[in-house]
Amino acid sequence: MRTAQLADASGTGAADLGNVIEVGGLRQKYGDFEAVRGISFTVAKGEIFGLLGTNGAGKTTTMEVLEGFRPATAGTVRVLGLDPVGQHRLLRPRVGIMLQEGGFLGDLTVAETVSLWNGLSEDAGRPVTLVGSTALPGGFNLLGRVRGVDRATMGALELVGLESKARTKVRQLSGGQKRRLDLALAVLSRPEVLFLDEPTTGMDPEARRTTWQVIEDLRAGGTTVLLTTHYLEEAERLADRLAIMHEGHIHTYGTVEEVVAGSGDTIAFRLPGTSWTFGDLPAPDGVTPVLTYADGGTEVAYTVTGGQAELRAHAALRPLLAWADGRGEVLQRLAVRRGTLEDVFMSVVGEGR
Ligand SMILES: Nc1ncnc2c1ncn2[C@@H]1O[C@H](COP(=O)(O)OP(=O)(O)OP(=O)(O)O)[C@@H](O)[C@H]1O
Repeated sequence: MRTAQLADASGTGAADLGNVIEVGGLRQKYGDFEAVRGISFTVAKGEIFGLLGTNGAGKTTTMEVLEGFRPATAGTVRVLGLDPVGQHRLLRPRVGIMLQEGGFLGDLTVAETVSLWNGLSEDAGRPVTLVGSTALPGGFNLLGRVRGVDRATMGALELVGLESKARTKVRQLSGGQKRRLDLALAVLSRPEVLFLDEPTTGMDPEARRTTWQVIEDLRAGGTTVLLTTHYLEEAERLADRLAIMHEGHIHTYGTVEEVVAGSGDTIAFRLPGTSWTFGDLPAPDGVTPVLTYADGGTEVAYTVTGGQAELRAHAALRPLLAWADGRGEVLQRLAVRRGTLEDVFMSVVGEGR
């Protein structure tokens, strides 16, 4: 198990030296609308923390506060112990950012874009103007800084599998290839902290897997990553811990194991005939099944929660098998399915309705 701290849900945002990101009681308003409604979490060094949630849950807003693009309406926020807004110039060179939508200069080639960015990174700390994911110091002469395809540029392109596109104009890239270029720019300066807002949106399955490997390699090198994603498989693969947000709140957080353990296991089987009712069936620990009648049979499903996650399906099966033996019945197609992140996600969304 990693040295990750459990998220601080107390709202105190107590400082801890092991934490690279600290968010305590963060609230963010746009006019009268409160997009983030008092969230707290910490991310330890070398940890990948996933922010999941419904559309409009407040993930990007949270990211933007941490990136220093907007001051928090209320609460405390620290990245590497620094205030992202007040100490932006100190923080910027140590942070890599991949925004949800990149804003490239379409007439530059891929290699020129990376070289330009590399040159700009050396100027980090100067006031910057945001152009999508590309931050340009005010009044900067673009072409003066664009060099040929140097080794650092090729290294970054190889990392994301774009080396064959080095001389392609950015506007000719596909959506997924642009995301890869975004990632190359974000990791170019070997940041200590990486903010990735939906990094694999638009990527094909192979590019997604390559990107996951890049992110895992960065973690292995000690980089701390805050990631938002709509892909639950991505969160399961990458996130050491995650939080599920809905309507500005964090509803659940922890390791994938911890989060999923709360959703229970499903024990399902089929009985012949369609005359079965609840009263005919046992209720282990008071749990009643859901019955579905189909094709001349009854599909029975119990969702068991509580107790130790490793043991509860076994405990619930005993009375069910004893009942079947006693009745001379067979539990056809008996299956036990562990809860999934999707189950938890759907229950969070359901609770919020
Ligand atoms: N600049 C803004 N002005 C006003 N409201 C905004 C602004 N940016 C975001 N919002 C609102 O704040 C809420 C949270 O938006 P945010 O982009 O943080 O959500 P998200 O969780 O990243 O969503 P998604 O998964 O769809 O990207 C939404 O209701 C959105 O409409």
